[in-house]
Amino acid sequence: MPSHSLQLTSLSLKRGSQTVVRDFSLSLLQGEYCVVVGSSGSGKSTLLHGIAGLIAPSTGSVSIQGENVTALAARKRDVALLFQHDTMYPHLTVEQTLRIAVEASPGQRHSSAEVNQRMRWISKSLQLDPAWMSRRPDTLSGGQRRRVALAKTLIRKPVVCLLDEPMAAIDRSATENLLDHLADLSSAPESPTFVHVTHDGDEAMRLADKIVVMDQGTILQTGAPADIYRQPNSVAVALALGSPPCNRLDLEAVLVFCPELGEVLQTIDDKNFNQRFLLVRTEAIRLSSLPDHGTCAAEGIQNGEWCFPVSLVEQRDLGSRMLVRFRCTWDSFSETLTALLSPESASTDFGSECLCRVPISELRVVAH
Ligand SMILES: Nc1ncnc2c1ncn2[C@@H]1O[C@H](COP(=O)(O)OP(=O)(O)OP(=O)(O)O)[C@@H](O)[C@H]1O
Repeated sequence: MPSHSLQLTSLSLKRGSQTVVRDFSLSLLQGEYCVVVGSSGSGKSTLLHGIAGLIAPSTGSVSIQGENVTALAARKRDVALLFQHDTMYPHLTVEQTLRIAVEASPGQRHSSAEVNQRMRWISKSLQLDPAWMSRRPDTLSGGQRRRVALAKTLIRKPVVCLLDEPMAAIDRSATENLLDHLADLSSAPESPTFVHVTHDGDEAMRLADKIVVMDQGTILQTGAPADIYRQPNSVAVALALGSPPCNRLDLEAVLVFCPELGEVLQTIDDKNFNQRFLLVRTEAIRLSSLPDHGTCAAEGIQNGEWCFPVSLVEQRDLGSRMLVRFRCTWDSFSETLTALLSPESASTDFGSECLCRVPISELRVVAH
């Protein structure tokens, strides 16, 4: 059985007197790319600082390649951390910064030929402009500095690489480039194990082998991206991934208007619909014209789809997709939903009233 590259066991970390990471356990294999997604203040940076050894845990342990390093000083751990805010030496050029990063690797001595080889490798991998090498950090843009800071983290070739919001302050096209570079690096044979923290669910879906959704210092759900996206265990997890966020409806209120739906939601064993939510991903929704014979005939369960009439609120052409907002037309149920449609399906000539259809297989029910 392959050994774990990084293992966190019931890790708890404090900031002052406040415990901000609680009972956090995670096991990652060599080369595995883990993205921790959470909102601001959920404890993501603290978690990385705990793994790096910058904060001692109040309970639990950190093991790297099978060795318990909980008591080991940060500089002796084979871990590199890209901080949320740049930590570049202001008086050094980019080239000096990168060379020092290689030379400072714990327990390793590198010949100048090896250092040069690493410099060429990282410059090519992250497409660093050769003109940056002689410049100091304050002469680079925020995005360029971020890329150099990432290079400084990766050039050490650590066993574990911790990335705190690596795309912060980087423009859209540079972000896309960096996402590609990180995906390439992580699929290379001797890739480090990555723990990348972000509040951006799309970034997580793009890169992760494993996603951890955290909130208030604890893990809400861990798993493969597609599994978490399709089978979220809570509203908070569903909202953390996907953009625009998925629609959330009060199930009990929906069933007042469509009792049939309760019969087909096989995922619920006890049929107690109190305080449950119905989750509908924006891309699972289809819209079509109301049938000629009227609204009543259109409503209910038909051909494996939940159908109900809606009135359009807004249609916005996003280029590759059409964003449509609409409101249910049940009397006292005034929820607004969002759908992301392909331009062809949205171009159907429907008026302000139309039929919303969602495959039953795409509906999810969660308890909180
Ligand atoms: N140095 C510190 N001293 C005291 N409290 C801190 C310190 N750093 C962070 N905290 C608190 O710990 C909690 C977790 O902060 P942390 O920075 O780990 O969250 P985060 O998920 O990384 O947030 P963000 O996405 O905004 O960076 C927050 O309530 C924060 O106020």
